[in-house]
Amino acid sequence: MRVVVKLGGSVLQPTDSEPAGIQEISRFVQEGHEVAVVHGGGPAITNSLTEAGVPVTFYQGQRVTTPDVLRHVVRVLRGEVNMELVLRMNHAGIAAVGLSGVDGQLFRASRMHPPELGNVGVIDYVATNVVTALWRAGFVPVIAPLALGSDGNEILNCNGDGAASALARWLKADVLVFYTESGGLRESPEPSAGLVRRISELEIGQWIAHGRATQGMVPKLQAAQDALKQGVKTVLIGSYYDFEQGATEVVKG
Ligand SMILES: Nc1ncnc2c1ncn2[C@@H]1O[C@H](COP(=O)(O)OP(=O)(O)O)[C@@H](O)[C@H]1O
Ligand SMILES: CC(=O)N[C@@H](CCC(=O)OP(=O)(O)O)C(=O)O
Repeated sequence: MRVVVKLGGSVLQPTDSEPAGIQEISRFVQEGHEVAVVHGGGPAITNSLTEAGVPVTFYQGQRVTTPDVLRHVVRVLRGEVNMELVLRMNHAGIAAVGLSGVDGQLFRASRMHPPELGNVGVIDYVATNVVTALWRAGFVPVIAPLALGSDGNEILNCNGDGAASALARWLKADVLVFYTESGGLRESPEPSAGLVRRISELEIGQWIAHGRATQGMVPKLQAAQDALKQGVKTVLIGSYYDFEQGATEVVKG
């Protein structure tokens, strides 16, 4: 089975025990599945920008990425989050290799609209041979969501959920799992709202329009919808810390 895992932005928070997300990746690998990981890092990027006094702006869940912001994004995602995650995964016995979508030209992207978003990419090509070569050599790729722009000479910042979805689609993955701090889709953005066990991809537009899913949940649901539309069979949104509590399954039709 081919499994693409997205690890949410809170992956670097210190925990007493191995987070459920890492344990699940270990289990997938031990069971002989082909596993690729895409990570986020939004909160760490925001901290870095705030410390430097650079304004933080989002538009529909996407970070407005000026050249100044991009420098922080690249350093934090590739140099800090990716490195730390690879360290943790190797410590947990997973043969993880870190890269970004720029390495081997894994992700090719065009600039997302509107132009005010700056260096934000929407992935339109995935060089799957980069991932399959690592799989053949026994490694688990751990990928920072940066892409090469269509002119081949600029780096674009991509939302991690969208990058995981593009990877799953191009790899024809069987399963796409988003592990997130929010623990899944809740009935409303309120932290106390109950977990939704199942949502149809056809309901997603209405959920977003009615404000039942906001902020980072918007690109996540859109990424889930795109994956289902393009052949990924199973899409789950679960808790990075506690998988026992159950997950949200996003289903077709
Ligand atoms: N209906 C909802 N259910 C769960 N989370 C929601 C919902 N609507 C908005 N959110 C927000 O979405 C965020 C999760 O998305 P995101 O920040 O991208 O997570 P991650 O980085 O863990 O992938 C949470 O911070 C939560 O406040
Ligand atoms: C364009 C865009 O918004 N890129 C994201 C990339 C990181 C990410 O997606 O992190 P999470 O998974 O933690 O949200 C950002 O700059 O925050």
